[in-house]
Amino acid sequence: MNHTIIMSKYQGLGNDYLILDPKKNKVELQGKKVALLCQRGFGLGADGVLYGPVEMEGKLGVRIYNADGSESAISGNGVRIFAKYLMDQGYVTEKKFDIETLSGTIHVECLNGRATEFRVNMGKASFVSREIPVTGEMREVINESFIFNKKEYKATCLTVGNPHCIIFTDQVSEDQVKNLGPYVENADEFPERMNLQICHQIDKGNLDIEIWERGSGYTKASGTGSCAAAMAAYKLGLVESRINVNQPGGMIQIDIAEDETIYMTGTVGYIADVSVAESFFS
Ligand SMILES: NC(CCC[C@H](N)C(=O)O)C(=O)O
Repeated sequence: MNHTIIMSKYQGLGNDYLILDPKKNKVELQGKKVALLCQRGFGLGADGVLYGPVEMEGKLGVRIYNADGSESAISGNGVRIFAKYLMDQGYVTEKKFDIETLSGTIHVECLNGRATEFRVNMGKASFVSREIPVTGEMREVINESFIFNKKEYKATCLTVGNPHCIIFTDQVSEDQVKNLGPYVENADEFPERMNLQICHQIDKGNLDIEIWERGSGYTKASGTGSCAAAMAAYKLGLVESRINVNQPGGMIQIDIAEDETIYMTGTVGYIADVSVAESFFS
């Protein structure tokens, strides 16, 4: 008999994830299968896969995969999406709850009755080279010169649980980030590869970004990318503590507390449940 696997598809401002729930499906997930599932021609098509709920530290956790099958410790849109999934499926009934990730415990709060808007405590950023990681002597990587594809850029690098490189420019475009992204992602200075945001400061409370994700390429939105761009701009004195981060899929609001804890607020949406042939996983 041909069994089917049910996966759910959700999006955070057009950054789309498939969810595979091991409590409902008896399949193991491996990187190669993730890459196939995420392919838009031969698979279902997505920017990544969320595998959960899984037990982590005795609590509800999620494992986060990029479209190429590599694993990321955290995803901002992924966490909001997974929070909605947990509520939609009745795994949690409270408005405030925690999700375990490889980057630690994430506190989320649902802001509305339809479970489409969440505020998430994303913790603190670090600009320290060894923590990001960026090669070379130990330092904070702020407004530093890098050569990408034979051209010099001033970049600020930081980790918000995953690594980000922020380049400020006069304007941002899809073409620009698509051309530069692969060079930054795979630069020798970044031993764990890199997410790239090119960023334009509009004023003290607004940024425009375009995103190239490590392991997934061009995406319409990024939660951690929004946190990283806002935090880099804050560190450089370009913005105040509430920042609207505008991106092709919409806007994510970032609030930076006095102790520099980052709060991300944004929407998510359910797209569909999809039935996938079990043979796809064999
Ligand atoms: N979509 C993301 C980030 C996903 C992980 C990233 N590609 C990485 O490998 O670090 C988000 O919304 O934060």
